[in-house]
Amino acid sequence: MARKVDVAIIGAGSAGVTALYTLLRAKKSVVLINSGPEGTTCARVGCMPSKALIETASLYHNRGRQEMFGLRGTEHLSVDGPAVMARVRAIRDQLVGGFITRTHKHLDETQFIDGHAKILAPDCVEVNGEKITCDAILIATGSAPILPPPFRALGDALLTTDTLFEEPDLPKSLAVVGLGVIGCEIGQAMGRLGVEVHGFDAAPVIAGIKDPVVAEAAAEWLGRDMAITTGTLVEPRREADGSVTIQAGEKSVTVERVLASIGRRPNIDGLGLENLGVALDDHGMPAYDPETLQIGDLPVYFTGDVNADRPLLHEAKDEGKIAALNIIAGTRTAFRRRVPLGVAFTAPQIATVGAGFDTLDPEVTAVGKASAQNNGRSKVKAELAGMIRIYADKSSLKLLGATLAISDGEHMAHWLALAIEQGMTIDACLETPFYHPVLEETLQDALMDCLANSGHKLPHPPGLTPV
Ligand SMILES: Cc1cc2nc3c(=O)[nH]c(=O)nc-3n(C[C@H](O)[C@H](O)[C@H](O)COP(=O)(O)OP(=O)(O)OC[C@H]3O[C@@H](n4cnc5c(N)ncnc54)[C@H](O)[C@@H]3O)c2cc1C
Ligand SMILES: NC(=O)c1ccc[n+]([C@@H]2O[C@H](COP(=O)([O-])OP(=O)(O)OC[C@H]3O[C@@H](n4cnc5c(N)ncnc54)[C@H](O)[C@@H]3O)[C@@H](O)[C@H]2O)c1
Repeated sequence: MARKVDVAIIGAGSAGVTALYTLLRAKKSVVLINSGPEGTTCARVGCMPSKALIETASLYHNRGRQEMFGLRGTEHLSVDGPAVMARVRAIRDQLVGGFITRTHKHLDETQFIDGHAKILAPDCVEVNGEKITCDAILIATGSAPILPPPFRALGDALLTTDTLFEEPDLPKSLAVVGLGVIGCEIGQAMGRLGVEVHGFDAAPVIAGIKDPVVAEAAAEWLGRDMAITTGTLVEPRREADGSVTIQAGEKSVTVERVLASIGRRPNIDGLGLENLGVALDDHGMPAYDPETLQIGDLPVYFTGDVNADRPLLHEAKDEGKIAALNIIAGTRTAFRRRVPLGVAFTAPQIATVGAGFDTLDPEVTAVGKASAQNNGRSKVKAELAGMIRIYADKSSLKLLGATLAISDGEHMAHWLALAIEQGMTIDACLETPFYHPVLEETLQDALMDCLANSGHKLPHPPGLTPV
C-alpha cells in the first residue's frame, strides 16, 4: 500500500525547508524529497560562496588605493589562488553543513528521501520507485544555469556557478558570457583578483539595470575591473589547443575558461507537471497565483526559484512560508508581497528598490539624482564612484522606487525599502536626521533633488516643522 502523508515537499532548498519548519510546527506529516547535493543553492553554489570570493577580491583591490593614503608596501601583496579558493570552500562547507544538520534534526530517516521526485497526480508523487499519496504537494525545486549547446561543447573550459567554486585555482583569463547579476559579481571579483576578464552581454546594459542613467555609470565603473562588451549575442568556440575564442562583432578574444552566466531555468525536467491536468505554457510551466503560490485550484504550490518570478533568497523563503500557511489553514489566502528589493554585490553595489524605472510614467514621476562626488565621507574614503536616482509620484510626493550604484548601497536600499513599505512621501523621508559625515547624505541629496524636481513648494524646510 502507498505511503500517505499530509504534504510532500519536493526540493530541500531555502523555499522547501522554510516550508518544512512551518508545516512541522503545525504537526503536519511530511516527506522532504531532494535530488542532488543538499545544502541549498544559496549556501552551496550561490549567495554565499560568491560573496566570499567578492570579499577577498575587495581586500586585494584595496591595495591599489592605499598609496594615495600614504600607506606603503602594498605592492608586496599577492594572490595565492589555491588559498583563495580553499577559503571560499571552507566558508561554504561550514554554512552547508550547518544547514543540513539543522534540517535533519527535525526529520527521521523515513521523512527525508534522496531521489528525483515525479508528480503522478495532484495527490501522488513517485520517488525511487515508491508512490507516496498526499493531501498537498509543495514544489520547491529551484533552478539551474542555462547552457545552450555551444556552451556545453566547451567541455572542461566551461564554468558555471555550479562548478566555479570547486576550481583548485583561479584561471589566468576568463570570458564571462552574460553580465546579469551573476556575471557582474563574479566577473568583477575575478578581475580584481588579477584574472584577465572579458565580459559580454547581449543586452545594451549590465546587471539588468532599468534606469539608463545609472546603467551607463555602472558600466563605466565595472569596466575598470573587466573589459565589457554589450549589445552582442556571443557564442564561444573551443580551439584545438583547448582555449576558447569569443567573437563579438569586430572584437575577438581568446581565453582559458568561460563562465556561462546567461540566466537560470526552472528545474522542471522529469517533474511530471503534465500530470497535474492543468495547461502548461510553451516552456512547460503552469500558471500559478503569486500571492497564494497555488497552481489553479489544485492542492499544489509552486515556490522559490522554480516559478522564476522573484528568484532571490528572501523571496524563496517567503514563498515556502506562504504555501505552508495556506496548506495548514486549508484556505487560499493571498499574501501581500514585500517591496521589491535587489542588491548586486559589485563595487559600487547596484541596488533596486520598489518600482523599476521602466515601469514609471515620466509625465507623473519626479526623479531626483545625487552623486557620491559631492559627499564628504566618500571623498575621505576615496570612493567617488556612486550615484542614486530616486522616483516619486509628482503630485502626492509618494516615494515609488530607486536605483542605486553606490558604496554601502545595501544599507541605503534597505532604508528606502522601509520608507516605501510605510507609504512615505519624500518630504516625510527628509524629516529624519542625516548625520554628518555619512554616505547617506548622498541619499538625502537625491531626496532633496527629487523634491525640487517635483515642483512642490513646502511651507517649511523638511525636518524643520514649527511645533
Ligand atoms: C551564483 C548565485 C548567487 C546568488 N546570490 C544571491 C544573493 O546574493 N542574494 C539573493 O537573495 N539571492 C541570490 N541568489 C539566488 C538564491 O540563491 C535563490 O533565489 C535561492 O537559493 C532559491 O532557493 P530555492 O529553494 O528556490 O531553490 P534551491 O535552493 O535550488 O533548492 C531546490 C532543491 O530542489 C532539488 N530538486 C530539483 N528538482 C528536484 C526533483 N524533481 N526532485 C527532488 N528534488 C529536486 C534541487 O536539487 C535543490 O536541492 C544567487 C544565486 C546564484 C546562482
Ligand atoms: N546579489 C544577488 O541578489 C544575486 C546574485 C547572483 C544571482 N542572483 C540571482 O540569480 C539569477 C540568475 O542570475 P544570472 O546573472 O545568471 O541571470 P540574469 O537573467 O540576471 O542575466 C543573464 C544575462 O545574460 C544575458 N545573455 C543571455 N544570453 C546571452 C548570450 N548568448 N550572450 C550574451 N549575453 C547573454 C542577458 O542579456 C542577461 O543580461 C538572478 O535573476 C538573481 O535572481 C542574485
